[in-house]
Amino acid sequence: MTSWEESVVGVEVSVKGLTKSFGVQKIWQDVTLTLPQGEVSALLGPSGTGKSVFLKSLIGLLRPEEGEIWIDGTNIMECSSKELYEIRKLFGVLFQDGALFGSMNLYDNTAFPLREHTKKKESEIRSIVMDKLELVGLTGAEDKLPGEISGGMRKRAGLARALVLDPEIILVDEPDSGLDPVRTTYISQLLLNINAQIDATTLIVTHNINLARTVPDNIGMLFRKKLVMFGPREVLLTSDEPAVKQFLNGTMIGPIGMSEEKDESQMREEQKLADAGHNLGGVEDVEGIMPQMEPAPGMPYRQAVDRRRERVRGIMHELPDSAQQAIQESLDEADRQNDEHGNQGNDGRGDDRRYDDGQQDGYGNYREPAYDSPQSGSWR
Ligand SMILES: Nc1ncnc2c1ncn2[C@@H]1O[C@H](COP(=O)(O)OP(=O)(O)OP(=O)(O)O)[C@@H](O)[C@H]1O
Repeated sequence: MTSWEESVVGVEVSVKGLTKSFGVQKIWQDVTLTLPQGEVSALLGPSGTGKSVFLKSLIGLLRPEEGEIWIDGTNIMECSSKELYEIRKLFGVLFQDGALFGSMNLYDNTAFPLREHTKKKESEIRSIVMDKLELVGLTGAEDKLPGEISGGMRKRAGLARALVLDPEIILVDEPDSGLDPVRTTYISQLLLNINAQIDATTLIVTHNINLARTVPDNIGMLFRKKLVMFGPREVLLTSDEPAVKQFLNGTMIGPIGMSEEKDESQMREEQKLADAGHNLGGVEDVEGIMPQMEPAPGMPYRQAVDRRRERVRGIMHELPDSAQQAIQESLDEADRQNDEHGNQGNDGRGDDRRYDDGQQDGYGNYREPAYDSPQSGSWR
């Protein structure tokens, strides 16, 4: 049985009025958002705005002082430690550096949660571990120690380990940190492949603009201790909010400064410089919406796409005009494609949909050629 045949749709995560401080330092306040079931969401924000703190709060590693975090019918802000322990089993978490044990090889690192949390026999553990290592393109690298492999491989090993307990919620902290742009695109592709295969609710924390523009179904942004917005990707990508526009274009013009925010006089000075033709960096011309990446050829159809389409139709009227227009265009395009394929829209085609072509292995995973070691996995 392949991994996607075992999948169940991930649970919704609903956060209400969440506020977190460390001593007198307020990190963010009154954060309210819902991660829709099985969809991929991204949380953006300048450095230090508390994105990692938010992730850690969702799994109960940090405790906000106010608010609610509802997961599978339990408010983890109020539950017992036994309930929290059970809820945590729903999560697969990829920390920035993979958080691998340095003295264990990749096989034992990946097997660790199974040995710790289940009573599975070694033969069953072996089958799961090899399946997940294959999924992330690390077949052949099982005996390597974390110190012997690249940062990209460590991330993928961390991802394999995050998947062994069949999580319903996947949290990923800066999957792009330390990776070059090409490897970042590969890991983006991998995250969407995994979403297509196991349909888990996914939250990616990142400040990578390309990833944010092309991967998630929904995007939010933290700035000035608040959640500036959270919603379908079209809302943020068409937003006129100065901090959002500045962030997406990576320019120095705007309210985000070196240490998070600027005052009015500094902004006026910089605008004068820009008006005088001084290059303040960034890629100002990037506007609007790039197409979303799709799972690689051979992957199952991403069920989240249909669910999201229906959900977004229902909330269209609440969204800004520019977002409505962008969503309408993507809905029209989806309808057109469905017509072309025999009117097979949201009609429960189920898992038999596959993207065609591409080189596939036995699991339907798209494989890149290996560059260094023929047995060290497909890419790093
Ligand atoms: N355990 C802690 N105790 C005290 N302060 C903390 C703790 N964890 C984080 N902080 C502070 O919270 C703030 C937000 O940190 P966080 O790492 O969440 O930011 P971030 O948005 O993820 O940044 P980056 O994008 O640079 O990783 C920082 O000022 C940090 O120093």
